[in-house]
Amino acid sequence: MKTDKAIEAIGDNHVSTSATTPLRKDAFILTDKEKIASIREDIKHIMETLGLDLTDDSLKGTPQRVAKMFVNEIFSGLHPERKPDASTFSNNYKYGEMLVEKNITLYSTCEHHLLPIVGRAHVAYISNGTVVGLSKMNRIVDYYAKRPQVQERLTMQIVQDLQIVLGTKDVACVIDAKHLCVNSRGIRDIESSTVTSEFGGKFKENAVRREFLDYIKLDTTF
Ligand SMILES: Nc1nc2c(ncn2[C@@H]2O[C@H](COP(=O)(O)OP(=O)(O)OP(=O)(O)O)[C@@H](O)[C@H]2O)c(=O)[nH]1
Ligand SMILES: [Zn+2]
Repeated sequence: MKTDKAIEAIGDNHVSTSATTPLRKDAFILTDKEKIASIREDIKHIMETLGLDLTDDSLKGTPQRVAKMFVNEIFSGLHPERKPDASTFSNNYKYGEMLVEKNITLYSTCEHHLLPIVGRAHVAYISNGTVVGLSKMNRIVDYYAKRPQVQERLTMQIVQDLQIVLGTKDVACVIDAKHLCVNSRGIRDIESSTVTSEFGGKFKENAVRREFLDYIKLDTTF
């Protein structure tokens, strides 16, 4: 994929918006294999600087494991080729009410500390003729979550993507998540979680927004 095209695609909105993940111009020059090899050396350097003996049986595979995990798993959503194919259907059954996909499991990574964000996303839309497969909403959440993120941007990216897929502004997302950078270090507040929301189109109307929030009744037991 040509670099410019790929950078455009990573915003996944075909135009760059305030919610586009900031990427370097040369973000796609290296192959995944080359990225893994390079990150492996960086992790090795960090561990050795910390004083760890990488000849130890348990530690010696860690740089390669971490590098693979970064590229293929927790940051795999940085590559537009990994974007899920969101198959749509026409709304033949003329369902005209809100559809809510709630309690979508969310694992992401805080871009300030590279620590986990763990929580739930709730996504809703009102069809204007197009319907998306249910699992595709979970997949879109997962794709954008697999990047270094701030929760605000993640919430907006999910909504903006689904607005394009569905051809309507009437899309909303609420995320309730725990940031381990807040829970496990720093202020070490294990109880607090962060709620973000983005309401597009009809979801800006009080009654519609209320209906969505009533369906999801924020459950904070994660
Ligand atoms: N707005 C926003 N802030 C976040 C998110 N994830 C982490 N943060 C915050 O980013 C901030 C970074 O602040 P800094 O002062 O640079 O970092 P720090 O010294 O490690 O701060 P403490 O976490 O307070 O110890 C912290 O307040 C984090 O809680 C997020 O998704 N959205
Ligand atoms: Zn953080």
